[in-house]
Amino acid sequence: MSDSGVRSDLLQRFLDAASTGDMQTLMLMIDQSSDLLNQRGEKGWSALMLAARHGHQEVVKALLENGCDTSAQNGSGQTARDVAVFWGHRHVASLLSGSPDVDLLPSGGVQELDIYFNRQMLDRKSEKRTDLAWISEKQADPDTVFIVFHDLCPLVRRGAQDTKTSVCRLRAPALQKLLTHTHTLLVFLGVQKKEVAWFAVSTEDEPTDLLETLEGECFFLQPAMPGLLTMSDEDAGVVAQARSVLAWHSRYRFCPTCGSNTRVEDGGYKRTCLRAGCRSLQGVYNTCYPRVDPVVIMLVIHPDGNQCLLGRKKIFPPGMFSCLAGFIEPGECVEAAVRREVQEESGVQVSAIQYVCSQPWPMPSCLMIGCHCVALTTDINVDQQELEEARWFTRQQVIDALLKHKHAAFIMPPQQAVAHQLIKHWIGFNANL
Ligand SMILES: NC(=O)C1=CN([C@@H]2O[C@H](COP(=O)(O)OP(=O)(O)OC[C@H]3O[C@@H](n4cnc5c(N)ncnc54)[C@H](OP(=O)(O)O)[C@@H]3O)[C@@H](O)[C@H]2O)C=CC1
Ligand SMILES: [Mg+2]
Ligand SMILES: [Mg+2]
Ligand SMILES: [Mg+2]
Ligand SMILES: [Zn+2]
Repeated sequence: MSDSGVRSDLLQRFLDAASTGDMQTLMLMIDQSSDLLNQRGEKGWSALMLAARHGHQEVVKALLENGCDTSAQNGSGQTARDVAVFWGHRHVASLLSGSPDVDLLPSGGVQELDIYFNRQMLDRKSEKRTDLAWISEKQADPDTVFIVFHDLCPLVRRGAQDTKTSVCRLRAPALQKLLTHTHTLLVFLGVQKKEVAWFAVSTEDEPTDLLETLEGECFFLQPAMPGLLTMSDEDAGVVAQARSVLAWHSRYRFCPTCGSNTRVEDGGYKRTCLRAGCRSLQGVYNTCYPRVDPVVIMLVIHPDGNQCLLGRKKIFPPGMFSCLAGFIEPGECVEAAVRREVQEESGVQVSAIQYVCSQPWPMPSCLMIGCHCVALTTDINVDQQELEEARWFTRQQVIDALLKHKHAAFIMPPQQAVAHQLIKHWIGFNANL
């Protein structure tokens, strides 16, 4: 064998010893040839990175004592510490950062626009909602876009790639009949570039005449789930807004305070009681406005930093597990709701809580407040009313599920759900990994 062949064979044995945690071989080899310490193998991985990958604390300690370089990066730009953090080897990560405590919670939030339903394509122009002249001018404007809902489901057509649907953008002439019908409800959604106004139109009866006049295959996206998860990101944002307001109208026809009739105002953003003297006409009265129900949704991280708690409701598709979630109750802050819901549903107690991201969830009108939190206790006691099962899953099991491996231990929630993003963010999934 040539000199270089012997050297690369030696290096491979050295790297293998670091991967498998074979201290004896490793120490012997360092004694004989200390220049092996910082040499790199395939994809730029050093012995220190490999030991960190597999969580061999003793090996990492020995390599550090012998002067291994902690700043070196592999082909994906990760240091040994990054590798240890990614694979959840907290004790190794502490050794490598020189500080005793490595935070179990990932830093930073999920990028806002990456989340389905979050994109704000329109400027809502809320100041124009009370300007009746402006609103009616826009309704008559031939450029104005109308999106039609029936039974809270948007009218869509199948997109170019058959998997996606796109919301039908209609103009006033096509909607003459619908717009003059007394049962039709209109909500001003906002304006797009160049001041093109958008309205949602809700019709109680299926508009068969209208459907016949439209080109292509147009249909109401029913049932809402999973239909509403098939739209483009831009359409999803507008539909989230429109559907939640329309759902409120469909549930709050009469004054919740006195039961009288109401009048729709503010471009569809307010219902005012018609009975003079009703309490709802005085002071701050939130029954007049569309409701938003805050829900906490959280990924609970095991105290060992390497597992997370997921649960399944009976209605989930087979094999799917997701984050625990629950409605915030009156007089409760986000943190208290996270602690209470996790305790109620799984019996696990939670300490540190960190906000990550939020998502409007228009079924019918939730605001999902996504958090990561760290468990104090690990015994699971499932509330059978709410969940069928709750389990700790290891980081490796979560990675297998994210990569949709055939033998993955569970199926991830769809990527349009904020639960998916919370799980993915914990893993620190990026293009380099
Ligand atoms: N985007 C995402 O990733 C996810 C979204 N979600 C959404 O989060 C929402 C809440 O999660 P869920 O686990 O069901 O909540 P909870 O754990 O709080 O339990 C739901 C129960 O609370 C009751 N409830 C209904 N509405 C309210 C309310 N406004 N305030 C208080 N309690 C209420 C209901 O009881 P009853 O019906 O018996 O009266 C319901 O069965 C769901 O609507 C779901 O669609 C959930 C998980 C993932
Ligand atoms: Mg609950
Ligand atoms: Mg719940
Ligand atoms: Mg609850
Ligand atoms: Zn009233």
